[in-house]
Amino acid sequence: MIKVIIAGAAGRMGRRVALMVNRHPRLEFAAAFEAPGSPAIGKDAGFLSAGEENGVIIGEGLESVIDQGDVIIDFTFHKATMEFARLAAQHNRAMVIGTTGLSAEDLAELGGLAKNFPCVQAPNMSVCVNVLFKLAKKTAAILGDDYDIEIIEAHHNKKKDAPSGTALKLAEMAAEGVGRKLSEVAVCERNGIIGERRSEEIGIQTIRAADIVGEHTVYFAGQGERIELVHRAHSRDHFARGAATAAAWIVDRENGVYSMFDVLGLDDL
Ligand SMILES: NC(=O)C1=CN([C@@H]2O[C@H](COP(=O)(O)OP(=O)(O)OC[C@H]3O[C@@H](n4cnc5c(N)ncnc54)[C@H](OP(=O)(O)O)[C@@H]3O)[C@@H](O)[C@H]2O)C=CC1
Ligand SMILES: O=C(O)C1=N[C@H](C(=O)O)C[C@H](O)C1
Repeated sequence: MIKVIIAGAAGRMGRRVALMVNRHPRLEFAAAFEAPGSPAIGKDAGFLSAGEENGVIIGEGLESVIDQGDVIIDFTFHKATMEFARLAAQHNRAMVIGTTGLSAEDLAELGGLAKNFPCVQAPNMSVCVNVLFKLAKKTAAILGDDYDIEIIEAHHNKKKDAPSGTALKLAEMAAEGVGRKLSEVAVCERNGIIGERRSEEIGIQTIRAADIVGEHTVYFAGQGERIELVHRAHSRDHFARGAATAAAWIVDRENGVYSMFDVLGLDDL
């Protein structure tokens, strides 16, 4: 069995990941941890996630549990994720990184660290969203420059980063489809007398409200008609299931950073 360490085990995603790891035939939920000082430390992770104790007691920081597992599943916060990646590189542990909000510098550092450990990093672990990424690129490529591309994302009011990692990836895929560089055309805020929309812009708008799990819409708007590609998450379980699949997949890989396209075999589409 592959032994899994869950980072941020008391969080919204950490609790669902615990359930999906338990249901996976090749994975064993071996250890869990939260940040030093967290009130969750010392609690039973099984009780937190499913109301039933499983004997996995939440540890204080990754170093306290890193010897207990083969792969770390991380849905926490970008700064913490980078600390875990440095430790994973030192201890040669595999990682699955679902945390969003990683900067370009973080991703560059991760690329270097991953010479010493294998890692899946993806802003969205859902099968449907990964198919949507491909559809966004293909639709953009087919429709070309005459269609305005706009993305709207909606999430719960506890989310810390904006726009969502998924919205940014959708924008990147659409930009690739029409041969633009996202950093040159992304517009994440509009306010005031901003003038007419430049045709090459890719707009990304953010909604934060109550308990919305996650919704993404990509508009391709032409004169008199439009296509909308929409994904709505009904629960967090499909993200967590994807993370468990990625954990079972990554342990046998060469060192390096992989995506969910690699895990799901979507790379050639
Ligand atoms: N790739 C994907 O498919 C998905 C990605 N996400 C991303 O996952 C991340 C987490 O989301 P969510 O579960 O909603 O957030 P939560 O805040 O509910 O959970 C994060 C958990 O990590 C803990 N944490 C923070 N810092 C550390 C640390 N240094 N060491 C250990 N634990 C730490 C938090 O503790 P505390 O509360 O004390 O800070 C919290 O328990 C976000 O970046 C989100 O965008 C979410 C869903 C799907
Ligand atoms: O914070 C969340 O909840 C989610 N974050 C991810 C993102 O930023 O794209 C994925 C999902 O939409 C839920």
